[in-house]
Amino acid sequence: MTTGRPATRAGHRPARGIGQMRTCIILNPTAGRRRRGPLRLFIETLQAGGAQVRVLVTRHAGHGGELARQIVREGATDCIIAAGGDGTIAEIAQAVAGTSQRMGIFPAGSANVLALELGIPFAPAAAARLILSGACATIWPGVIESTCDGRPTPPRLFVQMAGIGFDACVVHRLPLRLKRLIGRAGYVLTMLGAAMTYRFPVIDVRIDGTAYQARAVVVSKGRLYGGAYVICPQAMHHQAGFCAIMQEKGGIIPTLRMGWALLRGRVEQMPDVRIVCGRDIDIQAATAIPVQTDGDISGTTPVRIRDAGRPLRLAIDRAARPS
Ligand SMILES: Nc1ncnc2c1ncn2[C@@H]1O[C@H](COP(=O)(O)OP(=O)(O)OP(=O)(O)O)[C@@H](O)[C@H]1O
Repeated sequence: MTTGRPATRAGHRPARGIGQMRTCIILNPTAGRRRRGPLRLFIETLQAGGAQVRVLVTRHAGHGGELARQIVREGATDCIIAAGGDGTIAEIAQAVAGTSQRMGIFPAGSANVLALELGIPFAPAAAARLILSGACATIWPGVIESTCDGRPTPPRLFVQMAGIGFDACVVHRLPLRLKRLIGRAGYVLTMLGAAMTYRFPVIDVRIDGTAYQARAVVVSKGRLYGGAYVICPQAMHHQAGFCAIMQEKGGIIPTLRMGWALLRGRVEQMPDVRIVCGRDIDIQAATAIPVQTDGDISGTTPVRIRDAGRPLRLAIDRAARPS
């Protein structure tokens, strides 16, 4: 494996057979449970299928995007594969969306919601075979502009969802070490702590010109949230637009009720939840409310969410059944 530079282990590109698929894996070594066995099997299956495989390992947050930009510029790779979770996928997608570059996913994060949503196999050999098959479909990511220390942040692409309010507060407070140590249980522990102090301020939401108020908002491209849990009835990956899931009551009890409904796939039936689909979403509040996108810290309100206008060519089988 190499870190950083787009080169092979020997520092130069191997000879390429006629028709050989050139793949480049960008690996986030900190994602998920960091098991290397599945990745090895994934690589071996790609190679057995005749693909050339380069592996680049990220060194810091944001590095995946830098590497992907460099590979796209070189134009010598048929498929850039994100090996990590939704955060890594979003970083790489930011560099790849709007180009003709095909992108693949090797689900290696903690939650892997996008992979669950799009029916991307978790079994390494099956994930490799999907990439080898040449399958490709277009998805339409969203873009968010938020605020950091009172200043607007650069537009950031997201592939699955943006959370504004309590869930983002948990993401902001979750110590990275705890997440790496105990995975999803880290979210639960941090959530219990945050529930004691978070005040659930009123959030003003404007969707395609219509105003709403909520105490927590998830702006979603997909049906799933946090794993294989259904948060809204409609997925919008293959078209522009989003569903905004607005929790209208704040406090610990309504939030626990929401969590319970999520576990049972009943969010849509909650009396204090409103789901509205739209394309242009603006969110603000009297105080700066935390924001997360695809499970990573993403500044605070005010935020502006739009279609990125840059489609992403992803190695997915549209006939595959999502979870
Ligand atoms: N080498 C690195 N060191 C530290 N952070 C990194 C490194 N490479 C990538 N990152 C950051 O780690 C963040 C989290 O990674 P990612 O989302 O892929 O994994 P995860 O959180 O385990 O999975 P999921 O989002 O599916 O729960 C990414 O947004 C990325 O910015």
